[in-house]
Amino acid sequence: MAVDLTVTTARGRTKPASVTADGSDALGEPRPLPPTVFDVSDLFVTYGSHRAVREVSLTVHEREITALIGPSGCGKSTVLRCLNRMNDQVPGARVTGKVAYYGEDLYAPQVDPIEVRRRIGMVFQKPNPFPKSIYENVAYGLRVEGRRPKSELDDRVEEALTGAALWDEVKDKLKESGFALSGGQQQRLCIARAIAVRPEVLLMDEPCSALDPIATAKVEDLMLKLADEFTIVIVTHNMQQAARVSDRTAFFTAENDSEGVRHGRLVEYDVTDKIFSNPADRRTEDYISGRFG
Ligand SMILES: Nc1ncnc2c1ncn2[C@@H]1O[C@H](COP(=O)(O)OP(=O)(O)OP(=O)(O)O)[C@@H](O)[C@H]1O
Repeated sequence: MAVDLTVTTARGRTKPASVTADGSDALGEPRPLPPTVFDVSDLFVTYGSHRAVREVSLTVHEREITALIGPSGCGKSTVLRCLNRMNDQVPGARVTGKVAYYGEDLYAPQVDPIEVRRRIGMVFQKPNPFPKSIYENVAYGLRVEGRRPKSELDDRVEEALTGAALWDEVKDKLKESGFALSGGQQQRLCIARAIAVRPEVLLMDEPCSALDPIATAKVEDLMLKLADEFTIVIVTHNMQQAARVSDRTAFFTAENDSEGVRHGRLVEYDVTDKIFSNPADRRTEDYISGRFG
């Protein structure tokens, strides 16, 4: 008899029962992991002579939300930027180790970083609409891809704004400036802009840190919805947010090495329920219980 293993999780998202704390499914059977999207191994990042983060190894799985948490300066954003080669654009940044994307080396010489960033989109901390209309903000990446009939462009803009849970609020003012929207709406506009080109992955660097609690709740709901379609990796300072939305959580910290040089490193990576209920490392426990950081 076929058994439906789809459950609604504590985070309210309907998905395969992949991420219970012990890795079992709804019936307590071990289950296969969703496909691996990123396989990061032994990642080191330096900025000039500054070692930002070292020895990071983790895997990100398809259509899951993976949260990167930890105190300021431990390298969360640095690691996030390695996942779509944004660090290529940071002067002095040097990345070593391996980042495989669906098994392919993301840093191989033949890989086009522009194509990487099309497939792996990024949403930033501060909403950053372009000084253009709402419509043109969303259409921007589509226009860069090449000419399309107006009707197709209209459809794709509507699809992206609907996907970003913003269509109903803006459908009658698409020609108005993106700056005329509230902060939370601007962030959803930036999410619409990112998803308009139909990426496979969304990287989000503290996407709610500039938003009030109501706008934050809307963006969190949106993330849960988007995770039905996209793989999401989010950097957040907000531990409740990581606990609410993510399937897996990576805890980073910054500490001195044997030479007294401070750098970030990954302490623990596991399913979110486990990180927040029964972490393996004392440093994780101290951080999530608020004793440190
Ligand atoms: N462009 C840069 N040039 C030089 N050093 C940098 C650069 N970006 C980050 N760093 C350094 O790398 C280390 C990690 O920074 P990163 O921003 O990745 O940490 P983070 O955990 O995301 O911090 P926060 O939570 O404060 O955003 C820090 O010591 C930081 O000062």
